[in-house]
Amino acid sequence: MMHCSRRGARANRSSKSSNMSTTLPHHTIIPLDFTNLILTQSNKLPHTHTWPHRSYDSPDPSHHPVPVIDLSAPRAVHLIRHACDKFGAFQVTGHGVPVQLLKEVEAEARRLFSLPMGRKILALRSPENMAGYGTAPVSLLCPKGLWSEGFTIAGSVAEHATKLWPAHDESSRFCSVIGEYKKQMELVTKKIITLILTSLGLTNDDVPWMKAEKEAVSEAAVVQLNSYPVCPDPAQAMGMAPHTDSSMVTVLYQGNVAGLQLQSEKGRWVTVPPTEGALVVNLGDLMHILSNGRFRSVLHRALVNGSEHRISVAYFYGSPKGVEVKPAVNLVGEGTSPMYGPVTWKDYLGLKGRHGQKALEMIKTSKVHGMLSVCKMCAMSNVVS
Ligand SMILES: C=C1C[C@]23C[C@@]1(O)CC[C@H]2[C@@]12CCC[C@@](C)(C(=O)O1)[C@H]2[C@@H]3C(=O)O
Ligand SMILES: O=C(O)CCC(=O)C(=O)O
Ligand SMILES: [Fe+2]
Repeated sequence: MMHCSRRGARANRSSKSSNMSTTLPHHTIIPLDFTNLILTQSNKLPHTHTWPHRSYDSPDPSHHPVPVIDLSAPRAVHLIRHACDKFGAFQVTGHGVPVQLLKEVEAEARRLFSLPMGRKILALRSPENMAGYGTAPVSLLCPKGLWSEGFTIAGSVAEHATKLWPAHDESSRFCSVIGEYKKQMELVTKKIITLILTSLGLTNDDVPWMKAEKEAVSEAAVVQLNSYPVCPDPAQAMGMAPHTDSSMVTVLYQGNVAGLQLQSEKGRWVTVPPTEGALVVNLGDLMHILSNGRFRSVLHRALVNGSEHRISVAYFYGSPKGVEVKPAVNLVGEGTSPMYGPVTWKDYLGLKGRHGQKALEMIKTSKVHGMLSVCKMCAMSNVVS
């Protein structure tokens, strides 16, 4: 597997807008300007975006496919427990989110990413704020650039939309589609978390913040639009670098273009095939913590292809503002201590942003004394506003 390591943040990777690097803070990450990309030699990616050839990690075709589970099936809890133990992921049908809405969100994402770079940059993510346009933050810890663009929606959708589309009719369409999507995803995500808790022998009473105030709950979620443009040399590009999500669960719509791969227990990549109307559920690091290490947060990545522009839409459900996630008391064996210390989503995101895949290890109770001073040093709360 390719491990991402810390590398200096690049101010600007855009081939068309080199003067921006002087006006933008050096740590701001701007994707390639894919709509205006001119490749110097035929099919050769810029060296900043050329990853080592992936011939050594071809997918494992013999691996069992990630299960597709009908949420309304009587055996759903049993099937979910098995999927969480084995894969840390599954696909769901019978989720109640209208397929038409999923298609509309995809169409809105395509409309957004096809805007000229000059417009998208107006909604650029700032270093103090996770929301807005840019390369996925995981890129900061990678040796090479990603073949993708992202838009993170946190807080007011209208604020983002009016930066992108000053004309009211153009921004209001985005607002109403994303607004409805957030409502639907909140419902389905809560249903999924409840089923996962049940599969662990827990109830919502074991996780009191599941019943938190409506406002606090909406702050617990972030929508991420991902765009993976057609790539002239897909074997040497990386759409989304290997990572685990920081969330409790992530619910992902991947349209009908393949690209998502999960890492199996044996360390082989397994493709999650697009399934009409299905949503992919990934367990994130907070669920691993809550389950006291029983359910793994799955390592995954996204590849790109040479013929189709892929869009995915991820709904990250973390935990409400100020809530500390910790191993459920009922899952900690008598006389033993919990595997992880309590952490808020905000602090965990900060830790993850700085230390990548080492973040989980850092909050292990066996490590926590040594790490406290490190956490203070890295002022971990300044990633999320
Ligand atoms: C809430 C968040 C989760 C996320 C970091 C972020 O602040 C906003 C974007 C999310 C995302 C999407 C792509 C993969 C990922 C690792 C990244 O770089 O940005 C996730 C982050 C995460 O789960 O930690
Ligand atoms: O595009 C995909 O399939 C994966 C996206 C992803 O992993 C993410 O947004 O966290
Ligand atoms: Fe992810």
